[in-house]
Amino acid sequence: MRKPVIAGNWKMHKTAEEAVSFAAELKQADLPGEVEAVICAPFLALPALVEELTGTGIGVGAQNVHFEQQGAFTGEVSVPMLKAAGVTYVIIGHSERRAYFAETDETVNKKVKAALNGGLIPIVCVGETLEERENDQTKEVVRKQVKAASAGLSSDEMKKTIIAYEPVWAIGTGKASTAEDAEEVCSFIRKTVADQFDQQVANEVRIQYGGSVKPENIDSFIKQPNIDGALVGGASLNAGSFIQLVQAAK
Ligand SMILES: O=C[C@H](O)COP(=O)(O)O
Repeated sequence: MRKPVIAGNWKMHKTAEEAVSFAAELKQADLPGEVEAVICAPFLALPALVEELTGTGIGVGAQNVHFEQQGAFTGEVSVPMLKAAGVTYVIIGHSERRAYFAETDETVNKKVKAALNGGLIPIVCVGETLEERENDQTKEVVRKQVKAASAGLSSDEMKKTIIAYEPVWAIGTGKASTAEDAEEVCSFIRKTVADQFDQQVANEVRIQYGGSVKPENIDSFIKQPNIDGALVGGASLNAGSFIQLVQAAK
């Protein structure tokens, strides 16, 4: 049985002080233990969030990481630094990083390996653009991204990895995928993992849907057999809405 994961991706939103207020609201909420709840915050808010959320069962994640441990990489943050700050998860290969910061399948793979080696849980984002969807290339694009991201991982490492299927056209647009279309792609991702590893690994790996998920539509995604939660941007910025999403995922 796969445990659903609801991860909030705050993107470039919230100061440390704002994160602390958000955490205070989360701590008051009755969150179901059957759901893994994670907040992926900007680097500067991570220490405060870790301090607030340690012991609550709510995880804290970063939104990016460098694949080297240390060195002359101005502006970057490494896996050991995140671990030392008490961070547990890291989003890797979000489409915004692929589009605006030259993230490639190769750097995504290096980052996934570095994260797993250093004890972080990677949330690896894959998904097609609108043009690729219209050209009927969704499965080809997603298969290539999944295979590249997971190249060289052991079965145990793959089982720990979370895949987030995020069609680029659904991100921040208010136009979510239909649950049926998202299920079809998530099921295809699971098959891709089975082909690359084996069926047991594929059965255990968790696959989220992301793209305009809100309290109003989360149910339709959660009830799909191959969707194990959601990666949520806009609707994770409000504590009340994030709490509703976590409660709906049980
Ligand atoms: O990482 C989250 C996704 O980019 C989805 O963002 P959104 O929920 O604002 O569409």
